[in-house]
Amino acid sequence: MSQDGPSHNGESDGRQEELRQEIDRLDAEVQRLINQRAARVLEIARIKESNGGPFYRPEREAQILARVAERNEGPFPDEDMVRIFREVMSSCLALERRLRIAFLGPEASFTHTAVQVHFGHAVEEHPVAAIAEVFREVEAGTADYGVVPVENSTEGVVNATLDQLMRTSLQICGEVALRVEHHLMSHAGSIGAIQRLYVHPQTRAQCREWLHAHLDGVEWVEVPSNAEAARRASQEPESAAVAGAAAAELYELPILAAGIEDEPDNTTRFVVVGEEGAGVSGNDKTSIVISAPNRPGSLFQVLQPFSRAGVNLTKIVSRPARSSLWEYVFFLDLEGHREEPTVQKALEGVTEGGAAVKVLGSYPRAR
Ligand SMILES: O=C(O)C(=O)C[C@]1(C(=O)O)C=C[C@@H](O)C=C1
Repeated sequence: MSQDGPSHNGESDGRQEELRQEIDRLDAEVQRLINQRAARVLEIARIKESNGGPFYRPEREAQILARVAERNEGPFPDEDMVRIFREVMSSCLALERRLRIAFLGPEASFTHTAVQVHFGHAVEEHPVAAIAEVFREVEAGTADYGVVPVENSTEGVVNATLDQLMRTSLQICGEVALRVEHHLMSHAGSIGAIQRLYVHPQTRAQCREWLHAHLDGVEWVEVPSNAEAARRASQEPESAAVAGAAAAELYELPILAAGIEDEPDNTTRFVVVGEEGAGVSGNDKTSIVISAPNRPGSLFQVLQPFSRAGVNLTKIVSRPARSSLWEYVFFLDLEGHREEPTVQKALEGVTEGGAAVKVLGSYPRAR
């Protein structure tokens, strides 16, 4: 029997009506409170306007979302509650100023999803075709912030992003960690009917085993993005694409096989870059790049100050320095904020040892 349909049980009908009236009252109350919140945010905006301060405050947003999850008692799930507050803050910030976010497109790329997870939906989304272009847009002031991928748990670092970070004066002010799920999508109706597969080379590498086991005999065509793979497959019923759920939705492609990545927790990390860094949130990371003299014991000397200061390193990656052949630079991520004394002490130790340090930014840890 339909929930709204007639019922022969008068008692439960009465209770249902009572509950709905209560829900209506609660909804009105929630709505009133959201507007009260927005009015406070508008007052903050006036203060910021007179101080010329940045409108977007990543450290404050991170603290608010952490508290939302911490105090949540259910039955509403933590993750969903965080998502709702994420959107409330996104719309509140848009009342102050609507941010323009440049990101590695096209629409429905994983970076696009990272933008929405980090900033919510009340921003102006600006997809561009290359990582270097994201940095250029923010440097030129035609976008307020930029979002780019920096590493994947299966495929390693994204060199184009590291090269830009080495060069730019922009600061990393946030990070997003996204579980990347790849799906096989097509109008073909069944895997056996697929004749052509559109796939991005990195995606192909992340789904290598599954693709070889199931689609070895078909024609494989490399494309520059997952979204482009989906767009092409949507126009050819005998073709398929490997892409994420956002691309399947955008191009209305049925998913024939879900979660076909080889690593069960395939994750991509993205960074948010802007003119200004983030303040201390209390749960931060700092990214730096170090260029050390090319001599024995150099890396040891670079790392020792972190251990002495009790600063935990979460990542170290080496890259050839572009300035000279066989010279290397090291990208490090560490726990803590650049304004915290332990981190400052460690960084001083590194420079005293003769290495050059560039702080790429301190920012709240991804949720
Ligand atoms: O606290 C502020 O500075 C605000 O502008 C308010 C608010 C919010 O909605 O809570 C909005 C945007 C900022 O990025 C951080 C927080």
